[in-house]
This record gives sequence, C-alpha cells and structure tokens, in this order.
Amino acid sequence: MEIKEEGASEEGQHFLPTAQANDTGDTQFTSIQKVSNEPQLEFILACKDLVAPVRDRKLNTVVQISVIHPEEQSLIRYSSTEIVEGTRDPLFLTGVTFPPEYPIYEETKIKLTVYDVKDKSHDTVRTSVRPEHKDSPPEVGRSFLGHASFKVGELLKSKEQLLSLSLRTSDGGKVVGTIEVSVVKMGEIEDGEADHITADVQGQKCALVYECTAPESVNGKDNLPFLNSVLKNPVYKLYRFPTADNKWMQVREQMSESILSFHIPKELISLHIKEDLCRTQELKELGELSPHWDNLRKNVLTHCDQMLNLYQDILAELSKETGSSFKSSSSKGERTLEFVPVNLHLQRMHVHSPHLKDALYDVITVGAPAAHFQGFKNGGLRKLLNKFETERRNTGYQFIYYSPENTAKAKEVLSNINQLQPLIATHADLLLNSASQHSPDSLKNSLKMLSEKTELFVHAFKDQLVRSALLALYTARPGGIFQKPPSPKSSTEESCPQDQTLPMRRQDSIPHHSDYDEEEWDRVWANVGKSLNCVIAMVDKLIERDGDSKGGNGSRSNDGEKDPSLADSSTPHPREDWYAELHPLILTLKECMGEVVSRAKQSLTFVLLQELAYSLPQCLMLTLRRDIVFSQALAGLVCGFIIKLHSSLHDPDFLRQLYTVGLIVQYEGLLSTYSDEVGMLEDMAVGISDLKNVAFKIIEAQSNEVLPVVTGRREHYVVEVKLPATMFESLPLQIKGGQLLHVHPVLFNVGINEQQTLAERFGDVSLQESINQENFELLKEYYTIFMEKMPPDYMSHFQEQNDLKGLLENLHQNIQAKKRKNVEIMWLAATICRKLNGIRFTCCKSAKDRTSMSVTLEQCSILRDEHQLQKDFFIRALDCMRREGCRIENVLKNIKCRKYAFNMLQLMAFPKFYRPPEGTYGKADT
Ligand SMILES: O=P(O)(O)O[C@H]1[C@H](O)[C@@H](O)[C@H](O)[C@H](O)[C@@H]1OP(=O)(O)O
Repeated sequence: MEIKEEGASEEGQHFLPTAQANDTGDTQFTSIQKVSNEPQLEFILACKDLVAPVRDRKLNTVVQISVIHPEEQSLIRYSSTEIVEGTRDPLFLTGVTFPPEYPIYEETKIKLTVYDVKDKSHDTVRTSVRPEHKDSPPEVGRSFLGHASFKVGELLKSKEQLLSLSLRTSDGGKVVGTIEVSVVKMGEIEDGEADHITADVQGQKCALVYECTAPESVNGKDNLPFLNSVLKNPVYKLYRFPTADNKWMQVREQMSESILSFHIPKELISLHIKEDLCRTQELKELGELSPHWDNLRKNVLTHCDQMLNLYQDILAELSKETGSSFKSSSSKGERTLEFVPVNLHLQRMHVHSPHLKDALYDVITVGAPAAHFQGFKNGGLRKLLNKFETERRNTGYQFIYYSPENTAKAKEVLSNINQLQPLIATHADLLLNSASQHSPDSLKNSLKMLSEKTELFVHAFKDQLVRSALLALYTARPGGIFQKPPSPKSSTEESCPQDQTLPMRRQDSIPHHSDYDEEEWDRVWANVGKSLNCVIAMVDKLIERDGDSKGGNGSRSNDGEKDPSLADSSTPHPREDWYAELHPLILTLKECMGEVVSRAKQSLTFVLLQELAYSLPQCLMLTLRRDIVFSQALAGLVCGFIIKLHSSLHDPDFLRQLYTVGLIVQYEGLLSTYSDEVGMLEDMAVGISDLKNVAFKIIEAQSNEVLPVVTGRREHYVVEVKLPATMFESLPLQIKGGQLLHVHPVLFNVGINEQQTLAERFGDVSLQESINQENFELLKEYYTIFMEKMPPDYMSHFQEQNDLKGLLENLHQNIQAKKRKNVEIMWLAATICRKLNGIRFTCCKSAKDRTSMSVTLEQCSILRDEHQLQKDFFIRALDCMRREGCRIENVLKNIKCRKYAFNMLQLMAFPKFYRPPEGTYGKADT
C-alpha cells in the first residue's frame, strides 16, 4: 500500500481544495451528518498499557493518523499527535479534526499508528511528498509500536461515540496495548454532562473531568456563508487542555487564507489607474505654459504614461490569478505580485471551556507590508519620504513650496470638484424638470438639494491654497498671460447675474504681471453664490405668485399688510411658464460654476505638476512604493474588518463603538532594526499609518456578489462592504444610513531575533523606539475618544471589567524603559487591543516563523490568563500548537517543508518563550 503525505501537494495546500473535494462524485458513500460549516468529525486519542519493546524503557509516544479513502487503496498521512513522554498510558492533547469540506464518509478508514520516539531532535516531521511502500525504511528517530484501524461509521455509531481498539504489531499478531478514540463535539455537550477521565499526565495521576457548559454560539453561524465567501482553504487543529480545576477545555485552531489577498490589490490598482488617467488629462488641459513649465509638463506626462503602463501590466498579470488567495513567502520579491500581501491568514482560536462562555480570538497574520522587489538598500518609505520632502523644501527650484498637506489638499479639492460639479448639474436639471411640471413641492425639494450641493461647492474653494496656486499659475503662463474674465459687479451689488451678461466672455487683452488682480478670484466664485441666490429668489417668487393666483389674496406680511417689495405680485398672474423663467438662471449658475471649476482645476493641477516635476522619476517611484505597501496593508485590513464585523454583528455595543468611535487596529511587528529589516519596518510604519485614510461603509448586497469594493482616491479611500439583506437589516440606522466607519491603526514593534541583538549591541534601535512612542500617543488618543464617546452606562460596566488605564500606563512605562527585546510591550498592546474590541495583526518579514512563535504564545497566554489553563501545561500546550498546529502547516504551505527556519544560534537570541520545540526547526530553503 502506498503512503502519501496529506498536505504536501505541489501547492503546499493542506487539504483538498473545495471544488476537488466536492467533485469526487462519491455519492455512493454515506456522508457524515454535520452542523453546517463546522468540522465534520473531531476526536481525541489516548493509549493504555503500551508494551515497550525493551523492558523498563520509558516510552515517548506519538500517534500518526492516516486516512484511507473508500475508493482508493493509498494511505494518506493526515496528522500527528504531540509526543507524550515517559508513560505507557499517554493521553494526547492534540486531537484530530476534519474540516467541513474534507471528503470523509462513514466508509472512510482511519489508521492509527503508534511510535516510540527515541530522539526528539531527530523525530523530524515529514518534509516532502514521499510515497512510501510496505518495505519503506524505518522512520528516523522513532520505532513502530503498534497500529489499529477503524471505519468512521463504526466510531460514529459506537456507544458514547468511543472506540477502544487493540494495538497490534505489524504482522497483526501480538497485542501491544489499546488505543481509545472518542468523538469530540465542541459546544454540544449540555450543561452538567460529565465524563470523568483518569489520566496519568506527566507522571502524576490526575482525574480530569470532561464537562462542558451549554453551547454558546460564538460563530454567528448564520453569517458563515458570508464569511466563507472571503476565507478559503481552512486548516483546523484540535486540542484539549486541563484547567486549574482539573477539567478539560477544548481548543480549536483555524487558519484560513483570504481571497481578499488578491481582490483588494486588484481593486486598488484599478482605482489608481483611474485617478492617474484623470490626472494626466488634467495636466493636458492645463492650458498654455511658459516654455520652462511646458517642458516639465511634457516630461511629467511621459513618466506618468510609463507608470500607467506599469500599473496596467501588473493589473493584467494579477487578473490572470483568478481564484488565488495566497501569496507565499518565497514569492515576496516577485514584481507582478508586489501589491499582494505576503502569507495573509486569519489565525483563529476557539475555546470551549467549563463554566465560561465560548470565546473566539482572532489574529490576522501577514508579512510586514513592504516593497521587496524595490529592495531596501536606500531604506524604506519613512526615511525616503522624509528625505524627499526635506530636499524639496530646501530647493529654490519652485516658485512656491507646497507642503505634503497642501498637495494632499489640492488633490482633495480637485476630487471634490470632480464629484460636485456633475452632481450640481443633475440637481439643476431636476429643478428645471420640476419647473416644467409646475409642481411647487417638487420645485422646493429640488431647490433644497441644489442649494445644499452648491454651498458645499462654494465652500470647497474657500482656501488660501487655490488663491496662491492661481497666482503661481499666472506667473507660469507665457509672458505672464492671464486670461482675465470680465469684471463682475462688485459683491455689494445684489442684482442677479442674469442682468450682468454673465457668463464672462474672456478679454483678449494680455495684462502685465502687475495687472494680476488678486481679488478677481473672489468675485468669480462669489458669482456662483449670487447665481444661486437668484435661482432661490425666482423660485420663491414663482411659488408666491402661484399661491396668489390660486388664493387670489396677494402677498401679505405676517400682520396681514401687503408686502411692498412684492407689490407687483398682488395682481393675479395667468399660469406662468416656470421653466422659461428659471432656465436662463440655471444656465447662468452652470456657467459661473464652469468658470470657477476651470480656474480652480487648472491652478490645483499646477500645484500637482510642481510636486511631480520635482525630482522625476524618484517622485513617481516613491508613489509606486507607497501604493505597493499600502495595497498589502489594505488587503489585510479589509480582511480583518470583515472578519471582525462578522463575529461581532450581534453585539450592539460593538456596533455602537463602530459608528461612534471607530475601531482600533493594532499591529504587532517583530522586525529587527538591523540590515534590510530596517527598510521593511520603515515601509511598514508608513503603510500602516496610511490606513488612517481608509473608511468603511456597509451597504446591502444586491446580488450574491459580496466582495468589497474600494472607492475614492489616494489618501482618501472608502471600502464598501456588502452584507446580505437579512444581516444588513439588523444593523443600527446610522450604519445602514451609510455613515463612514473609521479605523485607528497603531503599530508596536519589538525585534526578537539575532539581528536585533546586533542592533542593540552595535546598531541603532531609535527607529523602533520612536515608532512605539508615536503609536502609544495614537493609542492613548483613541482611548480618550472611546471614553468620551461611548455612552456612560456602557462605560461604567466596561471600566469595572477592564483596567485599561493601568494597562496603558504599564505600556507607556515599558516603552520608556528602553529594555532590550522587551516583549512585554507586545503583550500589553495586544491585551489593550482585545479589551478595546479591536482588530489584531501580527507581522514579521514573512509571517511564517517569528509570527508563528508569537501567535502561539499569545494563544497559550490567553488560555492561561482567561481560561485557567493548568500552569504545568503552559509549555506543553505551546509545544503542541507549534509542533502539530496550524502554524507548522503555514510553514509547509510557504516553503514546502515542515520546519521553522531557525538555527540554534538564532534561537539562543530569542526570548525564552519564542523558541519552538525540538525537531520542528532547522535549515530550510526559504
Ligand atoms: O517568517 P520570518 O520570521 O520572517 O522568517 C524568517 C526567519 O525568521 C529567519 O530565521 C530565516 O532566516 C528567514 O530569513 C525567514 O524569512 P523568509 O522570508 O526567508 O521566510
């Protein structure tokens, strides 16, 4: 019989992909009844009375679980337990779980093989697809003890769903002990049901009571289809651990990829292409420029075209990757995948423990957002942007220096113009439509909308920047040519622009430089307001007259006297042509607006030309780098947001927090401040900080397509998250009404590896120190808003439960203390984030090795602090998770090798609890 390694396929996938699983056409086999989206079968194992091959030898046992699919003869190596040392009655903490899509039937056979491990350091977990045959060489570092097999149906139909099987030697003769298999149903054992198990745990007999509280839905199971549309290829692992009061808690780890890894970058690149096409068009429409500026513009346009081509090529390449949901660590430096985050996963721990509610703990694990293809020779974004800005500020090259805030403002005003102008035009047309229908109510409504939008429009230009940009552009025209509009009447005159022969016909005179009239701009945009006032006055007049002609009692002031100003309206009018009255005024309004738009657009585009023209092509390369890093960060954020929304949708306090304060998003960085990782950290810090420019909006899905849509532009993004109608309906009005939901990203970094030792001894840790200090201030700000904005009834209960103030002080002290490899910072920041209902992220270069150490440590620390994990079991739990848990599968799928890429030297530099168990690390091709 052939033995294959489950999960070591070419793609490094752990399980059969869904389509393949459903495609086996095995309808003749009996499916397992299951709760939808829950694992199909979960069981735990224990052995009794094992016979050692050599008398008096203490056994160190491990069970290898293999699967024989009913229609195949090959044995698929599926999973392993941890190694239990020094006992003949091992009770394994690592269980077995078959995820929802796994092709398992009642006819599927499971084979359990028990080994005695002689040398843990050599008991290496398998590293490659290696079909084995009957006469395969013996396993390195372990010797075979016995095996047993059963059919899944037998286990499910057995009394109490427990099988006690004899373990036999390979020839099937001698019995060498028994193995117990018992089904676990997380959350399905009713309160009070108890199963007393006596176990010899680490040499001490201890009575473990198997008791679970009533199930509590932590998954919001009805929302699962929505979540499953973004999560893919889940890996599940199951454990049981003893609590301080000798009961079992059950722990399920889940790790899933996300389709958003590719979807968000594609959305974002499309948006950048749209924005850049629009910008190049605006540059072309900038009008005549002096030769110096014209050359610069040509140069900018050439470079912008090259960049556009690059973005289009990358988008085309990404579009070929339909259905992809994972970029491996080994593809970090691939140019076409640069916008895609490295190794992005949801890492979830579901805990079902006695007397406590079920709890879910989620961390998004992802490689630090960084531009690997561009490299780090010159540092990362934080340094590069600072350097670029300083050089730009100090150069005498420009007429006016525009700060990054000002260029951001220019982009904002341009974008507002582009949105508002068509909107106003539409409302103006609607007003005319109402006029032609002679409908007073609809006329009033249309006027209200038109006034609101026009006021916003006028407001958008009340900025010194437009004024100074106009002057700058004036000087850049050939010979200072400035196309001067006819002088509109002074703002004190209240007559309507319709009487002024507006819109302005441009004068042909070419004024001298000194002719530049700074107040002209004020008059031009004030004309928009004036035209609107004329429209309002006319609408009032028409409605008034209409009332008169119907009621025939003229226009009266409050005291019943006739209003002299409207004396002419006292005579009844025949039914008027409202459209004819309003049409010229609307035309004037549109034309006045057109004038403002063309001037403002040109001047602000000129601001952006100056930004682009300086230091081409560095400027565009910096934009590209920032886009790449941001795209990776955004993909992770959207994934984290959707998962958080899904798991907290039924929590009204969370929803209230979401629309009143927004969400804290906390990143734990494990990068060192030495060599290339300095650049990565500099990229990451900017990428994460840029996430503050993202807001979410929840909308109702109109079809089965629920993937999020990214709208907006650079520095101002809105991600529309679609929810199915039933879920959408249950949301608070504010969220349903489209209120923007904000995020508050914070990053704390603590380097832990041997490179960090070098940085601390011979290098510089100031980058890490300043990032931590700056982000502490941001976290404190969020906490203050949270305390102010959340309702008092909620806060009193919240404060009782959480000593957040104390935790923040503690975090601050730790940051100030400047202790080496102070991992306490990470624990405190993560705890604060969890207590604040935030979204957690853990990142290192690849999110594979150091990240795996950190998330498993976090999981076990939570079990200890929140779920009373028995103290003596802390390290065992940690080792179980690292040896056989989801994270070793993560390593496998990244580098096709089940070994954390650490050597002894590196491990010696790690803080104690970050070191994986023997046999799980070593040289690996990463
Ligand atoms: O997941 P990481 O911790 O970034 O992986 C590192 C690992 O920590 C280090 O020991 C090893 O030498 C490699 O550099 C790993 O990075 P890769 O990006 O090459 O997986």
